[in-house]
Amino acid sequence: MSIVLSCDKLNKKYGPTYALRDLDMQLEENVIYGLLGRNGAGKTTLLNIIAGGILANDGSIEIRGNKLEKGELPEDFCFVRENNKHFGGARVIEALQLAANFHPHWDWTFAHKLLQTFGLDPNQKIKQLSRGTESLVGITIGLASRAALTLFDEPVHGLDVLMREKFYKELLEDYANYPRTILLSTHLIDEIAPVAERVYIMDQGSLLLHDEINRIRMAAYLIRGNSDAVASFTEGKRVLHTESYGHGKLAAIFEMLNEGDRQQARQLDITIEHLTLQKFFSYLIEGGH
Ligand SMILES: Nc1ncnc2c1ncn2[C@@H]1O[C@H](COP(=O)(O)OP(=O)(O)OP(=O)(O)O)[C@@H](O)[C@H]1O
Repeated sequence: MSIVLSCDKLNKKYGPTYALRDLDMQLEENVIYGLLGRNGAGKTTLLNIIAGGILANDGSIEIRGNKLEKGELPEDFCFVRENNKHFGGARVIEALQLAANFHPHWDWTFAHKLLQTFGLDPNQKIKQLSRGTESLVGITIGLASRAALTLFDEPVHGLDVLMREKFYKELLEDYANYPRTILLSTHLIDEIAPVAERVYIMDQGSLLLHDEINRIRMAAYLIRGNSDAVASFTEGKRVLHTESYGHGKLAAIFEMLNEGDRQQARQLDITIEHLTLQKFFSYLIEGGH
């Protein structure tokens, strides 16, 4: 697998606050990634730095092994921002025409199909659109560009459930026919799970975890039992969270369990349940760095 984008030790400070701290990220060719983090985690800052909108204080970015110089934009790249204010007074169709000029793999047939699917009026002015409908313009551009590297910043922000589902469906169908590298930033891990293959989870500007969604599902557990038994079972394992109740204790762990572990759990009268991704995400972030 070849690496499309590589960020090495990116730092960005606003006054004394680090928006990004020694952040490393590598995106492989033809993979859909989720970039997860709470509000203020640094997701937009990271995407803006990759897109050349702001400069990092330190660190470097490589596109297919070539260092991205200051002010240089990655080739065959599309960045869908959180809002489309930069389109000023343009109509939907004008924004699409502008985008089509920049993207060598732009597909007008697909773009028109998306306008229909999302119920967008091509002649409407973008600044007159509701928050959600405005997001759909960005989504249409991001999908129809078919760029080799596409970054979506909070694409479903402001969208109702129906439109979110339509977006994910269009994305997956098109990706199946035209594989490319796509990164979606969000704080909704459960929602991104059916779409993304891998996730980067960040908090306070730093990376907490990078893993495959399926591996997280397989390794995120809630352990329940007698306090001593839970303490003995979790020894040497990655514990994200613990809670006591009466004589009992529960622990959220992130660990692949083997048959030996399950046998030990039976002997200690411990129950093991899978943790939801949202709970895993919360415990991981609460547990901090
Ligand atoms: N222009 C700026 N000036 C000062 N501080 C900023 C600026 N932009 C971002 N920050 C700070 O940097 C940190 C990261 O912000 P960023 O917008 O990148 O987070 P985010 O993960 O995208 O959040 P959200 O999910 O709320 O959009 C925050 O603490 C934010 O207050």
